[in-house]
Amino acid sequence: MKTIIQVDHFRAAFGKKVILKDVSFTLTNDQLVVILGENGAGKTTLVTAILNAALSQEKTGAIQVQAENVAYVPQFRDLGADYPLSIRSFIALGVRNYGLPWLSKSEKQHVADAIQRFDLEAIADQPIAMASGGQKQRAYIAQAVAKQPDLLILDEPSSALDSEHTLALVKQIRQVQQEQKMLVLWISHDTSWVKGKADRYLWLHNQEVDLGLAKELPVAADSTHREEVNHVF
Ligand SMILES: Nc1ncnc2c1ncn2[C@@H]1O[C@H](COP(=O)(O)OP(=O)(O)OP(=O)(O)O)[C@@H](O)[C@H]1O
Repeated sequence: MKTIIQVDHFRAAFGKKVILKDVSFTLTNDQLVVILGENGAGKTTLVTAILNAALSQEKTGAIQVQAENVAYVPQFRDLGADYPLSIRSFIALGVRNYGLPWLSKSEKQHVADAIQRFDLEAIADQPIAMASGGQKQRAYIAQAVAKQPDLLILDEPSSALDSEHTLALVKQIRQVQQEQKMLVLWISHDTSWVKGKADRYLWLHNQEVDLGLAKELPVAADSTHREEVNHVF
């Protein structure tokens, strides 16, 4: 077990508006962690600070990230209809060793594994621009996973998926997380699967962060009990 993220008295504010006031927690490489919180709670702010810490390699900040390879899948984005790459080439972009115009044998294998893992084989050579919203989302995730990250951050990856496909995605991510011993941070508003399938929750509320076992998710953090979310889904 290896520590990937160590947060020690982190504070985030925009001007006078405090978003997170004194946050500390540690996360290791054997966890699927769901980040929960209402709109504006600070989920994106926290994830952005983690990404910046991972990139800066600064040793004295409130957030320390021990990950050589970080992959981030932002919220659903659409590619223009004229985006030229096939799904396979798009996924290969994630693993390309810059400097070499071709992929090594093992990189090709990582691309092929990701295509298979996320059920994209049948459409792998079609333009990604032609894929459905759910297929595109799986391709974005496959691209990130093919990089073989130590830390994978997913921002609402199931927003274009129905509940059946969400559960399939949870299972696929769970499997890759365990096989490759990575830390997965998954921002989600849908908590229906959290108790059964995640390891931990990070619940942002009242400018604080609660870290706990997913199976002990507090009722107040559980969107299936919140009217506003039931309304949306
Ligand atoms: N650049 C900025 N300048 C000022 N305020 C900001 C900025 N970015 C975010 N905020 C504010 O900080 C708060 C937290 O935003 P953040 O995007 O982190 O929340 P979130 O939990 O990710 O929300 P959502 O679920 O809606 O994506 C919000 O009130 C937002 O308006």
